[in-house]
Amino acid sequence: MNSSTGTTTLELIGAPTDIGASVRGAGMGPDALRVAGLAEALAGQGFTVLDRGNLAGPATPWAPPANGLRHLTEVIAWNRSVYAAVDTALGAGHVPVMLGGDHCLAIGSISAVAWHARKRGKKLRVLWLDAHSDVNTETTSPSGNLHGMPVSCLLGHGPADLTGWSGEPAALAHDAIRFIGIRSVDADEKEAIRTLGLHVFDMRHIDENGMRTTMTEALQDVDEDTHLHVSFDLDCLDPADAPGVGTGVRGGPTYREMQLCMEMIADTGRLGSVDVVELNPALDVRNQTAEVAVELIESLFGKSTLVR
Ligand SMILES: NC(=[NH2+])NCCC[C@H](N)C(=O)O
Ligand SMILES: [Mn+2]
Ligand SMILES: [Mn+2]
Repeated sequence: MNSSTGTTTLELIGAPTDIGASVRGAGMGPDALRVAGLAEALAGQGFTVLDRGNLAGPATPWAPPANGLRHLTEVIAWNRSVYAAVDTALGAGHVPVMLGGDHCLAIGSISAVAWHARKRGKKLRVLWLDAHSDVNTETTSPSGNLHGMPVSCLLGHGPADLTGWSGEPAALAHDAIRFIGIRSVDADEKEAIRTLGLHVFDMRHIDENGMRTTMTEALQDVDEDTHLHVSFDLDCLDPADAPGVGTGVRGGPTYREMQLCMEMIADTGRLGSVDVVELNPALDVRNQTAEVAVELIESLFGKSTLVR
């Protein structure tokens, strides 16, 4: 909230890279979201929207993994830029909306968010909307792709160079994150989820309980002292609704279920920062996934169809 004007300022921060993936194309994500009208839609809801354009960073070399990690040096460089931009936005009292790019960029973004939340005495709650749990490490990852490891980095168990960026060994405590929509978990990730005690609302949970109950549970204890961060991997959605992603997995939440998820997050009034990642326009159908993303982000920021 800007105290001078009374309106909330959103900062769109483009991070055009597929550096943490092994499928090309996520680097075109920010511009596809712009073409789908993201800034205009949010401005139409009454927000002040600053589009900061795209960050610069190294090209993707498409090298094989070294010591279990693909493109580590470049992933560090991109995340440094993301950290700085998110830090600046939060320092100005704005709500950063990081437009990826692949999901490794959440390391920089959530590390900056964690630093600010701690400085302001807020408790941080992260909602990880994803088909995947992204809790691999360099020793467990089947691919070496860093977009499968951001949660480990944020929990303090990632590769040393990408861990501890928030000023504490771990940006997130194990009980500060809720996973929603999970349906693709590698064997060693299952073990990590169990030993770390992570709170996972997988597709079976959503099937059995519905999105309403799931979100009520995931948002429990979110109060006026909470900074809520949403890390939205577009492959959370069923690929029928969102085909434009590099690592799609059948059997995700429908468009309607995701709308309810977003609306219930908006209802808390505690949303403070967002990542929108893994959009791959090269695999999309007439920018459908970008348009779906824009509609869901509108709901995340409080657009409602209710007549009241
Ligand atoms: N952010 C994502 N789309 N992550 C996909 C990760 C896939 C797989 N678990 C891996 O580690 O390679
Ligand atoms: Mn994913
Ligand atoms: Mn992900």
